[in-house]
Amino acid sequence: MTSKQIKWGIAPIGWRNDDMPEIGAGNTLAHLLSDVVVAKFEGTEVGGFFPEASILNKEIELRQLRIVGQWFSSYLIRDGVSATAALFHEHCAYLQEVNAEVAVVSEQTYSVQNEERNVFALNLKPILTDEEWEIVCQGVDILGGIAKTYGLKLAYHSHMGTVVQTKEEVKRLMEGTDPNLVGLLYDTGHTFIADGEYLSVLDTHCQRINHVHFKDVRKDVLTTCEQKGLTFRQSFLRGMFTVPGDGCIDFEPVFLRLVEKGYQGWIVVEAEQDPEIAHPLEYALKARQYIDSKLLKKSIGTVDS
Ligand SMILES: O=C1C[C@@H](O)[C@H](O)[C@@H](O)C1=O
Ligand SMILES: [Co+2]
Repeated sequence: MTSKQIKWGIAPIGWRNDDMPEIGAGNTLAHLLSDVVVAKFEGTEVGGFFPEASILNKEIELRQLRIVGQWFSSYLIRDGVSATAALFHEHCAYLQEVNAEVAVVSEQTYSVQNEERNVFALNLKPILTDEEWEIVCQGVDILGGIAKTYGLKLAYHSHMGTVVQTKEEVKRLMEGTDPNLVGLLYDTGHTFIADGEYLSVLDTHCQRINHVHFKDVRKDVLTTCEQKGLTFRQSFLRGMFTVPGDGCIDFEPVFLRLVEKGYQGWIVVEAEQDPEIAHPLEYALKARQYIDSKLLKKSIGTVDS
């Protein structure tokens, strides 16, 4: 058992947010990447504001960083498999050029993630029919096959406000897809908010987890957002999410389980907050401090043997 197979990254979402490009718009690529270095992370994911591959490669090589992967919104139900696959080829070609490892996929048909809708009401969340489940599972398998041809692994991201959100929906997607083509992106924040079952989801699907997002949740803010029936955007702007160690999720058992199960890959800190309120570098350093003192230090001797 060792934690040495794990690489640590931090996502641009604390600096600039693709769901709300207007916030943090003044934060440049150079600023973000240099902050990533200062906070001693090894890599980052691609944000919507990132430049063409040759320019990005120059910037990351100068700082000896790695590009981990990038989010892809699939619309398999709305647009069909062929149209989605064509866009996904372009997505993967870019990721291959920047030497990334992971293509993150999330089905966004019917998603209320970016809409003016209560994201917490389970009775209002989008639900797929049996026929639609077939389309999504088969489509994600096809995308997984495409990712493979570019040397990438596909990691499916369950997400609040989407058709794959709850523990049961994650299970159905995992059971309906090919383990050789499709893995699970385990995002602690989304898994916690979906139904609190973040440890059982980890235990059930540990063999399928091929990418991890460490996102913490401020319980008091979450409770207010739930009570007020806020949208996803309103909730993260209020500070529902934060970096690991700053909220209510217990990352020690999460990390220990990942190491014990032999997880190899990236853990990316991903905390969307308003950068005007939560200084991105300050929070990146906070995350680093927590990882070093609570996760890595404690795991030495327990798992690194
Ligand atoms: O991985 C993610 C990417 C974002 O675009 C998304 O909204 C966020 O919540 C997330 O977990
Ligand atoms: Co995530």
